[in-house]
Amino acid sequence: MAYFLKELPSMSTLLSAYASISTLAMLFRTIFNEMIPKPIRNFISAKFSDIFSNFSSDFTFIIEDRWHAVGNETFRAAEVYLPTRVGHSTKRLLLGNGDTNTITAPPQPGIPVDGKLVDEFQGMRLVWTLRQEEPNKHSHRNKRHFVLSCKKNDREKVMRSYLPHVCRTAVSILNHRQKLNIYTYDQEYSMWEPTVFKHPATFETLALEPELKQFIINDLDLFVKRKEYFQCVGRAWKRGYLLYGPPGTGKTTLVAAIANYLRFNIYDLQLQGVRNDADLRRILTSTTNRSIILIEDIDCSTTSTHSRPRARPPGAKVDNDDAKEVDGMLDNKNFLDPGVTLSGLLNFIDGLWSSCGEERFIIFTTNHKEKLDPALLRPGRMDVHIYMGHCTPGCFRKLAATYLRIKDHFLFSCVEDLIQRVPITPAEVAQQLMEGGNPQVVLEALIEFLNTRENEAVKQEEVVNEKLSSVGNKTWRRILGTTIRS
Ligand SMILES: Nc1ncnc2c1ncn2[C@@H]1O[C@H](COP(=O)(O)OP(=O)(O)OP(=O)(O)O)[C@@H](O)[C@H]1O
Repeated sequence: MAYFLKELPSMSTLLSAYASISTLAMLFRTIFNEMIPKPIRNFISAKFSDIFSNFSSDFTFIIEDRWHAVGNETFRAAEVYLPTRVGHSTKRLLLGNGDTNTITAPPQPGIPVDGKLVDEFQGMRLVWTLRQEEPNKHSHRNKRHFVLSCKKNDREKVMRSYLPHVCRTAVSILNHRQKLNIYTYDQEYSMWEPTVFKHPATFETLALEPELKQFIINDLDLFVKRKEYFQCVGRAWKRGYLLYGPPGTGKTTLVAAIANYLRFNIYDLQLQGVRNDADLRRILTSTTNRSIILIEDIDCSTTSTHSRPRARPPGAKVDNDDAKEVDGMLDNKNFLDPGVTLSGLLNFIDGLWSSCGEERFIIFTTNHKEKLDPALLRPGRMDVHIYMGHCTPGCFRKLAATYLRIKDHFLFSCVEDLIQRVPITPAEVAQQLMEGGNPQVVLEALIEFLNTRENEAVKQEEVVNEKLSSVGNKTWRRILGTTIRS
């Protein structure tokens, strides 16, 4: 024993050996990181991990957030499914509440970047980790992927049973989701930003002619049931609505009612901010299924979409200010982002790109249908055109039932009489009814409002007629009449 102890190196020898090995390791790491180019470093690391993985009994799946230029539905399913599998082994969790209306609501769990979550399924142990790559010069967005590890022997079972189970569960969660989201596109980070959508509008509160309301509800019901039908007839499972009519007639409210009815998220797209068609394609293909893509005020957006400036032959005469402006834009070398073209948009509605994604609604709203490009109105482009008009007696009764909680009143006939003569929007009627108080007082105020508007219209007509009578010539009278009235 004494001999053995004598043969052992002293403590100081051990320490100095350890220091030398550490220094060597640090030197080697510095040389490896600083002197060897990154591609070679990656190659060596990959080779090493290949060698070690041969000894490992694990198998790894990588599930990226994009798949063949569109959003990866398996990634999305995992995002929805995994927060429901948080267990004792979960060490870190993302928590948040995006509902600004209910800040006291319990926060919802999410999977943090680099967070690990263990799931069990039919005797298998599945380890999930969420990874994120920093943006680089090739991509401005934060690419994310899930790493899913299992035993090598379970690989087939994971593909055949586990991942379909993840997708099925996610679909069922999404179908019964309490909260809806409304997304806006963040150009800077090239991604859709969600916000909790809590619009109270429903078909119950919407003031529409009963036949029109029933037609829309039937159309929505039919659409969601007809997956096989769309497949049989060789069409993408999509539906396009064009809502048109004056401001304040409930177009946006109808979109909210549709989203609440179908439990679909809304993607609110501002076309003016989209740089070009390629950008539009990327934005639209990164929306998810079972959603509504909403483009409001399409008449304002299409100005930049189809009137793209064209090059004029050299020497051609420039004879108005608009043309000069266009030439200026063409001369400007920085004019690289000409905006979205109408054909780019139509390509997504019924062109080749329309088959990307399914169970989607595309809804356009406009105050001026007559300003839209005929290409957009051609039969088959937007499946349903819905006119949202001024308030009718039926709409008024619905609004009175919602805002005043009354089904009938002796003043109703007077209001209905006026409403048929004086154009007034449901928004204006709703504003009047919201004043609150005794229904009779509110209705009397509404009648006064309508009377005032009618008197103003009569006065305006008189002014027009007076101006016209002061002009002798018949043709001039007609021209002036149109201008003054409009
Ligand atoms: N048909 C309707 N039924 C119930 N409420 C309505 C209706 N139309 C308008 N309103 C009320 O008026 C407000 C404005 O309506 P909304 O924004 O939907 O009109 P819009 O047609 O989309 O207007 P714009 O063309 O200016 O966007 C809503 O908050 C809603 O309360």
